[in-house]
Amino acid sequence: MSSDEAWSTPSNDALLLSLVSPSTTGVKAIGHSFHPKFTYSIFGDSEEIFGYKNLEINLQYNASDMRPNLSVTYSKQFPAVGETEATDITGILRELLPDVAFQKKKEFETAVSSLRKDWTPPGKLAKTFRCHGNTFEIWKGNLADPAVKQVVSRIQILAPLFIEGGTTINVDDSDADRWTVFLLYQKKRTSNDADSNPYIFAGYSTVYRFFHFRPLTPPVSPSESDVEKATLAQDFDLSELPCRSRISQFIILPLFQGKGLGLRLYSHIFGEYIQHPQTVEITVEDPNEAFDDLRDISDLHYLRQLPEFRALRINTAITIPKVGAAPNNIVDQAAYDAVRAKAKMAPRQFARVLEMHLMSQLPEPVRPGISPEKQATKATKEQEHEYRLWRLILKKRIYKHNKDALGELEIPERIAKLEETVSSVEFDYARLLIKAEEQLKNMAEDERKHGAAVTAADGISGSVANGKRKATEDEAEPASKKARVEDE
Ligand SMILES: CC(=O)SCCNC(=O)CCNC(=O)[C@H](O)C(C)(C)COP(=O)(O)OP(=O)(O)OC[C@H]1O[C@@H](n2cnc3c(N)ncnc32)[C@H](O)[C@@H]1OP(=O)(O)O
Repeated sequence: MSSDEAWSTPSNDALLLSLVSPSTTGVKAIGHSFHPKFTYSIFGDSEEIFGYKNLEINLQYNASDMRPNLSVTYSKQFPAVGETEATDITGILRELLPDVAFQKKKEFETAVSSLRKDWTPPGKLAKTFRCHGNTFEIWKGNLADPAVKQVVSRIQILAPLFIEGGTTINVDDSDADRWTVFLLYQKKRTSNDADSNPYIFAGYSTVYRFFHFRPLTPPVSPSESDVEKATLAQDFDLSELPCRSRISQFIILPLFQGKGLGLRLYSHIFGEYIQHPQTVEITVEDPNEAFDDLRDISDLHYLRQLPEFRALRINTAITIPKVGAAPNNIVDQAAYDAVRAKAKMAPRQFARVLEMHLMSQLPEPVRPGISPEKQATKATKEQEHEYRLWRLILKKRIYKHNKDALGELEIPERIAKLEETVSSVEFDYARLLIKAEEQLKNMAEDERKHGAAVTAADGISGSVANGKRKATEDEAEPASKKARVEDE
């Protein structure tokens, strides 16, 4: 072990987060504490902290108002030698935590125990639902609201700690009002613990409103930013302009993961923007694999509620030419565009979910699955034809998406690469379709065991009775993703 190593501690191990609530002796932990996934953006690429022995960095949060408290303990600190000195942990974390996090432990405990029992999260209650027998609430607010800003400045260190590439928002920006914040809380039954506040923070998401650029007629079109500047210079209420709403940060705390809460939060947010008249498109900023899955499944559940989506079919009357371009209109393009516009989905996301759905509708002998074994029943010619048409839709989109990269390959190599990618997307769809079914079963089981799944404050109901979620056409019950095969 080098002398540097003896003084180094992996920063992901050193940092420990926990939720606490008041107790007679100060504070007590709620559930288990948890380590961050990433600290490279805070402590450097090697995720090591130099200069301490037996280092512990405890970041405690009051579970309701998320007041943070940082404590750094160690048995020995490296004595500075020239420019080599122990990492300034507090100095580094001051960049990401509000001043209140650096108060003395006693002050923190006093503040936690004196928080009003009737304290409620900032913003407005948007939805109440039950999950695994517990009650959860989603609160919605705008970053321009000082109470929302306070919570965001306390919690947003979670973005770099749990999202790869996650960054914080400048809460003091002049465009703060473009951010909408969704806060997810578990609400305990107050009768069990009459002395403490019933809210326990479980996760959050931020959504940014972009001006929706509509290109002017060429050839004199100004740039997008010029159009935006010119538009905003006029006396408009920005919140009334058409926009793209982009989910930026999305986190469920480790204590609450794997219970379907991410799916429900995403689903609620999606439903809100489906009903938001100014939102033209709902997008997601750099989703990761886990979020991609959640989004794909959720979007699939949502779209399958729409009769016009279910009506989108493969036109099996189309013949496939031996040479030349693949046929257009394998799925009716006008109907396709209309459903996509209604669902406010970005083109690629909508295409993926439709492909997934159409794959699930293929006759069993030709329907791809996750097992490499051939189907027991031999496919008819018609069934083979339908499968080839489905594969063409997928192939065409993937080819278009990767035209430049594929264009660099020789033709036989290009064909092989395309086939390989299509097959791996098929596999991914089969995996997601199974997961989507499992999630419906989980939710139905939860509802059967614990009673009504959802009581909506916002009109988005979520009954999953009989394994099928009921939804009006304006409702959403979706799920999400990461780097996709065809994006390589
Ligand atoms: C835009 C962005 O911000 S991208 C970054 C996304 N955020 C992060 O990666 C931060 C860290 N991670 C997280 O916050 C969370 O893990 C998320 C947001 C990715 C997922 O949230 P969760 O609440 O855990 O999702 P959810 O519970 O709906 O699904 C997760 C798993 O639980 C399973 N599950 C869902 N409901 C149930 C249930 N009732 N019973 C049992 N299992 C369930 C799902 O099938 C899924 O399984 P998988 O792990 O095999 O994929």
